[in-house]
Formats: sequence, C-alpha cells, structure tokens
Amino acid sequence: MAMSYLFTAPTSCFARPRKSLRDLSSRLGSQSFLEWELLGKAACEKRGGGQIGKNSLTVFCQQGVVSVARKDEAVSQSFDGSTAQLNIVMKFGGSSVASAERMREVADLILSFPNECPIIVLSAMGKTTNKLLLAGEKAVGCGISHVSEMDELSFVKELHLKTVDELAVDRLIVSGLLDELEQLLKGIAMMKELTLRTKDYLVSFGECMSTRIFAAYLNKIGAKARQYDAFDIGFITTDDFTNADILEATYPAVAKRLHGDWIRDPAIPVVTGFLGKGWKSCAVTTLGRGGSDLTATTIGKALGLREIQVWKDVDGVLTCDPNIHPKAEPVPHLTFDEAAELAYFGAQVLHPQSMRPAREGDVPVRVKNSYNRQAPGTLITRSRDMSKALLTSIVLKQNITLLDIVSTRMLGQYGFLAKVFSIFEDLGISVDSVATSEVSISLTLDPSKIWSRELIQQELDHVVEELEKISVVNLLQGRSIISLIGNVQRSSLILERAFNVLRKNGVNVQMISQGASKVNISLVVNDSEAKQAVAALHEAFFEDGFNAEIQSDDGQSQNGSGVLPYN
Ligand SMILES: Nc1ncnc2c1ncn2[C@@H]1O[C@H](COP(=O)(O)OP(=O)(O)O)[C@@H](O)[C@H]1O
Ligand SMILES: N[C@@H](CC(=O)OP(=O)(O)O)C(=O)O
Repeated sequence: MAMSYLFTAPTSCFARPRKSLRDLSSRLGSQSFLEWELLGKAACEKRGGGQIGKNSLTVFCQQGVVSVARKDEAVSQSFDGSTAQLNIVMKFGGSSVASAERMREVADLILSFPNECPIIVLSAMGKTTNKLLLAGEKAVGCGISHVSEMDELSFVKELHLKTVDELAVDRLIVSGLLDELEQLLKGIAMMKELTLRTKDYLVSFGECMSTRIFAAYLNKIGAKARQYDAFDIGFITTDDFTNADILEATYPAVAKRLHGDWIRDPAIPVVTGFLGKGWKSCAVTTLGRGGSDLTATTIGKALGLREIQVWKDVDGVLTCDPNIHPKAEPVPHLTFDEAAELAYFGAQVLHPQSMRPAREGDVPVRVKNSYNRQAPGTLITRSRDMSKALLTSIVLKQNITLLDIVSTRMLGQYGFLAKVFSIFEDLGISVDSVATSEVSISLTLDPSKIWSRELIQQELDHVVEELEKISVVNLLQGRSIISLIGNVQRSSLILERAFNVLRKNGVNVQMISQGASKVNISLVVNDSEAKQAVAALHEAFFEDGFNAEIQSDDGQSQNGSGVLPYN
C-alpha cells in the first residue's frame, strides 16, 4: 500500500525545515505504521516537540511548526505557505503594564510590528505581586472581619477596576476574580495560615487579571486576541511551590495547544507569565519571582520561535544595576552563558533559570525597553564576538554569608569535600561560590534567597552545627559577591585591572572564585565596601574606554576567530 503525506508549512519555515520535511517524507514513506510511529517519536524528540495521532503526525521544527498528516491512499504532498505562523514571543513585565496608559502603549507597540505574529506573555500589573503577598501575610493575623478593609486588597481592586474602566472594557472581566481573591484572603484569615501552596494561588490572581484585561483591550481595538492561563495550557511543573521547575512535558503540550488554536482560529495568544501547574498536586505553582521571563523562553523553545523578546523598563541588560551605579550602560550583546551567570549572581533584570530553554532551543533573546522602543537593547545568543568586550557587566549580590570550613579530620580532600556538600544537600541549601584548598573550603550562601525559599538564621545555625562535627567553621555575615561577567579566558588581564582598582580603593578581597563557566570571576568583599568597589570597577572597565582599548590593542580572542563557541 502506498503511504502518502500531506505537509503544511508556513513560508517562514521554509528556510530550514524544508529539508527536514523531505528527509522525513522519504524516511516515513516506506515504513510500516509502527515504524512510522517510532520515527515520528524520534523526530518529535529531536525537534523539541510534536504529537502523534492515529492518522497524523505533527513535528515542531526550529523555525515554526510543521504539520505532517498521513492521508490514506492518494499520494499528495503540498507546502502551504499562505498561513502566517506564530514566530516570536514578546514578554512584558509588571513595569511595562503598570496602568491603563501603559497597556495602551504596549498594545500599540505590538501592533507596530504588523509582520510579526507574536505570542504575548504578561506579568501582573506593576507591584501587584508584592501587594498580594503582603495582603496574604497581613490576613494571617488580621481577623476575617478586617480583610475587606486591608490597604493592599483595596490597592489591587482599585488598580484593576480603574484600568478596566479607563480601557473601556467590561468590569466583569476582573470582578469575579476580585471577589474570589477576597474570599481567599478571608480563608487565610480564618485558618490563620499561609502555606506556600496558598501563596502561589494568591499571587496567581495578578497575572490572571492582567492578561484578561489586556486580551479584552486588544479585542476591543480590533486585534483579535485570546487569553490563556499557563496552568491550563500545559505548563507542568514540579510541586515546589513558590519556586517550581518547568518539566519536559511542558514543551510539546504548550506547543500543541497554542499552535492548534492558532491553526483553527488565529488570534494573538496572551499568556499568564510566572504560573504553572504542579504535576502531582495539580495546584497552581509559580516559577520564582520574575518567573515570567522563564514562561517566555519556555514558549520560545516549545514552538521553536525565531526570537524571544523580553520588554523591560531599561534599555536592555546594563553593565551594572542602575540603582547601584547610575552610569550603567546597555550591553549590546551577551551569550546565553553570560546572561545566565549574571542573573544567577543577582542581576534582577532576568530570571536566573530563564536562559536554559532559550539556550536549549537556540532561540535568540532580545531584552528591550518598552518605554524607549528605539533603543537597540541587548541581544543574547549562543556566541558573541569576544574581542568586542572583555567585560560585559558587573553584578553585585549583597548580604551573603561566607563560610570558612577547615577540616579537623584526616580525610582525603575528596572525602572532606564530599562530606561538606552532603551536609548542604541534606539541608537543601544551595551554595553560590566555592574556593578550596587541600584541607579547607570557603563558600558563600545567600540568606535572602530571593529566588527560592528563605534561609533563616535557624537553618544557618543548623548548618554550622553539622559542619562542626568534621571541621572548624568560621561564619562571616555581611559580605557581598562582586561578579565580573565577560571573557574569563582573559582572566589575568581582568584580574590585573580589578585588583589594581580595589587596592587603590582600599578594598580587601576575602575570597575569589573562577568557575568552569568561563564567563564569571567572583570576588567576596565586605558589604560596607561593596558599592564603592562596584563604582570604581565600573569606572575602570566601562567609563574610561578600557574595553575599547583592549579591542584595538589586541582584538584577537584566544581562539583567533574572536568568537567564543558555546559548549
Ligand atoms: N544589570 C542590570 N541591567 C538592567 N537592569 C537591571 C540590572 N540589574 C538590576 N536591574 C533592575 O532590573 C529592572 C528590570 O527588571 P524587572 O523589574 O524584573 O523588569 P520587569 O518587571 O519589567 O520584567 C530594572 O528596572 C533595573 O532596576
Ligand atoms: N509578577 C511576578 C512575575 C514576574 O515575572 O514579574 P516581572 O516580570 O514584573 O518581574 C513577580 O513579580 O515576580
């Protein structure tokens, strides 16, 4: 029996998947149904997503979605380039959608790209998440009768009702959710308890409302849009409430849902950022503060989009936190590794996990300013010309704890290190930077753990107690990590300049760590000296033309090509 297939692919897909389609068709053409299913599965896995139906196979390719449907007898193969495909994801943070006026501007911004078919990801409006968390904490102690008068609840209600009124969309879009929110807070007040699971449900109201308002507004101005709650479209996560991880199953599920709806009835998808659904509990989870960036990159990978755009209130990723040093400037180009390291070491501009899906899917990320569209922003890709900038940014993480641990036992180094890290593992505490010698180890912990659970004093005491069974421990609080992100293959040059500056400023470095990442050197200093040190380092590396000088002096990178490969 002759097998035959109908292929559909958008024009934007032709560049790369045409070959894949041919490969697939020739490979599938001579197979039995069972083999076809197996090959289909392999293709889906390789390409990051897909689905196998009884009589159809859909594979999501790099540049879009390729549908492959089997037809019974008649041989037919066609490419249909007429349907525009979802090709980018645009994420707008709380600062970008803080008011009705901002929502109008964001809608205008989206529609100013008529050739793009974007998926929109939104965070909660302005400071809504913080207000909801505060409301939850207050509700625990305020008594049920006082819930309705809580300032935080009034703030959230007024902000959302005012926004729907100003955008002239129906109040019903949010009024039901606001009632439910009040009921939830009353429940918390009644139980006098706010669990992590309840916290996640509580904050989810922020994204659920912002996306509903925005989608309604787009529809009102004639741009057909469809709202989605991430927890309903396949964002499957671990059950680590307040800091859940995205599970692999998410990618094909999200692609299937968004693409399927788009093919059936095209409408701009407006998806809640930050939210997921726990795979065991089936309850709403959140991806950690700032998690909407991760929602966007997950969608980018799931659908193999051309670009992920993350719109903020700054001109891109800056050379340092503008709140710490006002002379911070935009960084034009970063690698995924540099951006991940920068986020992990404290730059709040990106969620620490958000680069992972983008890197895995090799989808470029562009960080842009929704208040200043013309600014070029920052492009984050697999590799960059390393001769262009020796250092890309300086990140400061304050209020960390430094632990100096000296072995008292006759353990070999491997035994000692293994024991130390097993203690951290047992206590579920992650370590930031590490420096070791034969019998001692220095490491840093982040007590505020903004991206995960709180490391409270009690836990810190517990760590010390456990470590003291095998070592002498010196716990030093009030320290900062200054991370120098850039081409660490040139570490001698970076360190020479950095130590020169720090010595001149009388700053003593208490620990130094250069990981295998090849993009980060971390220096630990006293909190009291940290900001001054960052300002001095920024001046030395970015304000006096040092990066440019290095480029003209010896523009060649270590591998000669100037481009550091990602591996
Ligand atoms: N290196 C950095 N580059 C850019 N912004 C930074 C950096 N470090 C800290 N920030 C802060 O991050 C903010 C943007 O991140 P965020 O508030 O999460 O945006 P959004 O809510 O729009 O997603 C900026 O307003 C800035 O104050
Ligand atoms: N609203 C959530 C998620 C988020 O990503 O927000 P933003 O994009 O504004 O950082 C938070 O405040 O953490």
